[in-house]
Amino acid sequence: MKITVAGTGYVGLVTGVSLAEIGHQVICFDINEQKVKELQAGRSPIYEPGLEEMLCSNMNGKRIYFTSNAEYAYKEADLIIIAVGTPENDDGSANLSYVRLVAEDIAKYSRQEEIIIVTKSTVPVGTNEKVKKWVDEESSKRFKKIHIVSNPEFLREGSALYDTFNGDRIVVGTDCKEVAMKMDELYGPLNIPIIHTDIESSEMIKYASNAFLATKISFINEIANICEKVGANIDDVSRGIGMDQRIGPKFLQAGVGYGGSCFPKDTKALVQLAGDVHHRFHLLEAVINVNNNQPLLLIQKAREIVGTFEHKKVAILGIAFKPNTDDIRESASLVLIKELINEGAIITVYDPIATYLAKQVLGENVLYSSSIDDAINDADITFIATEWKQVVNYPLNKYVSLMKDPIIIDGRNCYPLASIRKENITYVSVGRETLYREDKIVIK
Ligand SMILES: NC(=O)C1=CN([C@@H]2O[C@H](COP(=O)(O)OP(=O)(O)OC[C@H]3O[C@@H](n4cnc5c(N)ncnc54)[C@H](O)[C@@H]3O)[C@@H](O)[C@H]2O)C=CC1
Ligand SMILES: O=C(O)[C@H]1O[C@H](OP(=O)(O)OP(=O)(O)OC[C@H]2O[C@@H](n3ccc(=O)[nH]c3=O)[C@H](O)[C@@H]2O)[C@H](O)[C@@H](O)[C@@H]1O
Repeated sequence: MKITVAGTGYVGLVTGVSLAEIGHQVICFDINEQKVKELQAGRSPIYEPGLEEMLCSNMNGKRIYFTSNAEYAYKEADLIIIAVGTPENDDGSANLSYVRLVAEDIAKYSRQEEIIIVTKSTVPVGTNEKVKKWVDEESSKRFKKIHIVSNPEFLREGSALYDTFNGDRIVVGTDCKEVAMKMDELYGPLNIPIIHTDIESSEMIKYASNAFLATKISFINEIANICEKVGANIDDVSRGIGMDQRIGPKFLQAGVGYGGSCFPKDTKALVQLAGDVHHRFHLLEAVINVNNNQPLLLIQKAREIVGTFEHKKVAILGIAFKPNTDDIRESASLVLIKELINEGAIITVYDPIATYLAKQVLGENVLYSSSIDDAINDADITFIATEWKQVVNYPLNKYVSLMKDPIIIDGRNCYPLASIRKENITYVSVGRETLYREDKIVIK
């Protein structure tokens, strides 16, 4: 099988490299020439543990090639995997313009009579049929057969390779038995259960999965918000409910809210998709609202302690939307920073790997620091937005010795309350008791 992957973002690159790793011959195509040049030189444009090593070993084994030449990419491909971005439109719906461009390129450059087009990008129900129509129309109905397959991706950033080789399931939605068998062949060496569905159900599985996970997070955040008011501890509550196997322990970590390139956009796209068929998705709307409000609640709690942020020195630990990635898209940290800047704070940010991307977004509105020591030095308040191991393992007594006033607003519950109690720190977290310094000094 001659395989071409369109798009070398997270999903395209990890898909291409993993297919090469299990023995397939893969061409990866991207319209971004700079990215392709980096990849041709064996450098991964995304930070993902183990990816660059696997990339290089498969390049050396000549199982994977990178190109920005569409004709070369599509001319002889039997199976084309679409892995381009589907960002959100202003109204929250999914923008399919990149997917459409791939369809146009396939129509223009493929010399095959029969092709299989597999969509890995997260797309609304009905998109695969649209792709088929676009290719058919743009090629003046030249193909004898255009097969379409919905094959959503479930990898997480930061553990994308692990997830690809250890996934819970692979979802394949197609209306053709032979094509389903070809997909089984494609993924067989991964030894992961494959579930076959119709195309629409497969498309829906992706949105429903992300919406359910986002719901779990907003649910536990709401429980945490109530815990604070009734004197319960969210760590114990999460553990207690997570031990029920019907609920499960994962995605019950309360905090500053979910971010990233997918949950925010996919929840909005599903609300929009439901609206298109005249169904108001009240539950998911509430999930989104709770998430939008979560960083603001932290700011409010900090405001109650410091009075005003005007001219206060604020350290922000973590910009990435979660640890082990340099992705800052829709990060809760950016929401905190924007709000604090509006309120006149002087901000210094620290992130072990995302600083270079943060500079592109935040420019000179904040100061940058390459160590936690520097970031919190002489600060009035520290906000923790990402639970990097550097932050989790940071000695608490350093906040006391370095900060002007040791006030920590921890949006990720990094430290056990018992450890904080041993230090003279004012500590606000999510869903847990607020601890005050012995002298209870409140800066006004
Ligand atoms: N990032 C993630 O963790 C996951 C993403 N997804 C979904 O997968 C899709 C891709 O996501 P990412 O990889 O994060 O996107 P990305 O935005 O990081 O990368 C997309 C790539 O596609 C390229 N591209 C755009 N138009 C193209 C075209 N016509 N032909 C070839 N290349 C083109 C861009 O230059 C870019 O390199 C999205 O629909 C996303 O929702 C699904 C699961 C996980
Ligand atoms: O469609 C996608 O792009 C992907 O979206 C998520 O993956 P990802 O965005 O990489 O990251 P997650 O680990 O799911 O975390 C998302 C956000 O939720 C937050 N989160 C997660 C878990 C939790 O208990 N609490 C919590 O606040 C994280 O801090 C992060 O901001 C899904 O987990 C993947 O299965 C999916 O493929």
